[in-house]
Amino acid sequence: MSETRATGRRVVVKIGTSSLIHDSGRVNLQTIDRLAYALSAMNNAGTEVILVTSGAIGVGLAAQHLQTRPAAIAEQQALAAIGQSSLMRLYGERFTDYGASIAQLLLTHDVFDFPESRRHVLDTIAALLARNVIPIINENDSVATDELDHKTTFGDNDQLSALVATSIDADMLIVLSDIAGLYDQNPKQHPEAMLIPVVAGPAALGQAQASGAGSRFGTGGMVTKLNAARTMMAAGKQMVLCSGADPRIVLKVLEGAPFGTWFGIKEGQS
Ligand SMILES: Nc1ncnc2c1ncn2[C@@H]1O[C@H](COP(=O)(O)OP(=O)(O)O)[C@@H](O)[C@H]1O
Ligand SMILES: N[C@@H](CCC(=O)OP(=O)(O)O)C(=O)O
Repeated sequence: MSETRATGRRVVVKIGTSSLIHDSGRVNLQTIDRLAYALSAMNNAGTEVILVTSGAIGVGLAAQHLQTRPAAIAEQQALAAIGQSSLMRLYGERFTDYGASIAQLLLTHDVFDFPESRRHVLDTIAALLARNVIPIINENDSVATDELDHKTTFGDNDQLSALVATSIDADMLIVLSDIAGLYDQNPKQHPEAMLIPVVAGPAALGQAQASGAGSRFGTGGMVTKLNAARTMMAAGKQMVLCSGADPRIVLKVLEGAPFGTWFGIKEGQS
């Protein structure tokens, strides 16, 4: 794996809720539009692209005019069911504007635990890519509760995107977040925090995590992104974490522009 941010031929892009929903709770239509444009452009240019999207609960909250996420799991699952279909309708409209075809896959993590179901999902993704259709994946929130009840951070779209990326042998995972990359401490709490442009190898990742202690790092947010980075590096793959404020950034990342934080194994590194 080269230190340079190599252009991938098969790329997974993950976008988080915080990029898709305004602070006011309303849907960020510009972000969805630009995401659809960027992924359609990538697809037209011959890159196979898979989108892992969060936002079902966020869009569900907006649709129901709710300001806060209800505590009850069943309520959250209901909102996810409401929001997921609205989210796909928004994606459907925008991707159609750019001439791209999309398909929805809602996955639970156990799909990857059982060889047969794993094979079926991977075959489905391969068949979609062969048809030049962009798979759009989210966790099946109305079935899976491990993310929703926060008992474990395994059931998270960051980790799901890394599982998908490694399973389909993607060249790169691009994680779009509400933050410009990994910092030495949480910039929302420490304005003086410094961006870490390169995390070369699992050892460097360990140091980065340690420096994040005491921030939201330990309870979600960045910790799931670092878990995703660890999964990618263990598979010899690269991940870029960058701002999702303007998802057209993915086009620049694929050109090798040094945005955000690059996670990977440098040449000569074991
Ligand atoms: N060391 C860190 N560097 C960057 N962000 C951090 C760090 N520690 C905690 N965070 C928090 O993680 C957040 C990103 O996670 P999250 O809100 O879950 O995003 P998303 O919805 O994009 O998945 C940032 O907005 C920031 O508040
Ligand atoms: N599956 C959930 C989001 C889960 C999740 O990982 O959210 P995020 O940390 O915003 O990427 C949803 O669509 O609302």
